[in-house]
Amino acid sequence: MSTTTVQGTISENGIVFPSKVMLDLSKLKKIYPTPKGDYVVLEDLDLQIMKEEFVTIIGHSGCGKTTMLSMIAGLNPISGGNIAVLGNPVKGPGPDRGVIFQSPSLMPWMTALENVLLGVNKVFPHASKVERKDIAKYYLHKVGLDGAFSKRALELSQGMQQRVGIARAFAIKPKVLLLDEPFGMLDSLTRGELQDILIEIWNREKITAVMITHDVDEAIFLADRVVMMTSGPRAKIGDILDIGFERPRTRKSVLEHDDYYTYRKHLIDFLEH
Ligand SMILES: Nc1ncnc2c1ncn2[C@@H]1O[C@H](COP(=O)(O)OP(=O)(O)OP(=O)(O)O)[C@@H](O)[C@H]1O
Repeated sequence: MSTTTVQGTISENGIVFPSKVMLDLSKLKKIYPTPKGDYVVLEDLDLQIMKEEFVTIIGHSGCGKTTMLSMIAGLNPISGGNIAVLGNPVKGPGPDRGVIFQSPSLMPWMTALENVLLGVNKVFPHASKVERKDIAKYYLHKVGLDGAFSKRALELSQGMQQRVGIARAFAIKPKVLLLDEPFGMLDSLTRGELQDILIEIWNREKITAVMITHDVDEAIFLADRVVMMTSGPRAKIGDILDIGFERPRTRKSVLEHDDYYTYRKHLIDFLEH
């Protein structure tokens, strides 16, 4: 017999095994005050996300996905319940959580390298200047921006800016990566390219990732589990689908897998009811 704690599992003989839970949302609640009275967006939302897990979140527009993600990021106060990273309650933003938004909001007059360095300098103040530059350059290389280190953000296309956004988030080496529809504004070709880049870096680093998407195929391709949120008000987790495809995966292997259309149908059925 064993009992579980937030930080770990205590076995019968008292040995504590490290918990596999990275992110723990319990009885989460969010109320927005409005001129017409309180609007309860989320209520009793429970979700545990494991270390090295990639979870995608889908749900109807306005159900509260961004609200949930922004609370995990510490950018939006919690009205009730708890959010913990490795057992530590979230009290505000922190370097343990990296965020990639739909629009990467870079400093337009700074170069790609300077934009990535902004975060790196903050998170690794004791590393040498050369080391910090190496980290920033490594991730810019990983997102395919070797030739654009010294290009100013305003000179970059939207897809290239989002590549910088991805490099910036990974470069601070967070424990959890939070992605809010990062490819929502991109054309489908660029979207596919960036999905491949994201998953390639993720395969190597296995940072726990939580990503909101409206795209069912993207949700399946990237995730270990797809979490479905009910429609608001008082949204919560409606259903969770385990994606059994082996990693690393290719788009082709996913599309050709017998289970692909079963997964797809499950998600579409949920969204249509
Ligand atoms: N600051 C705010 N004050 C009042 N209501 C808000 C506020 N922010 C969001 N809302 C409302 O809360 C609900 C959830 O918004 P949220 O952006 O979290 O949904 P979402 O699921 O991310 O939507 P989408 O898929 O369209 O991005 C919506 O009805 C929205 O209008």
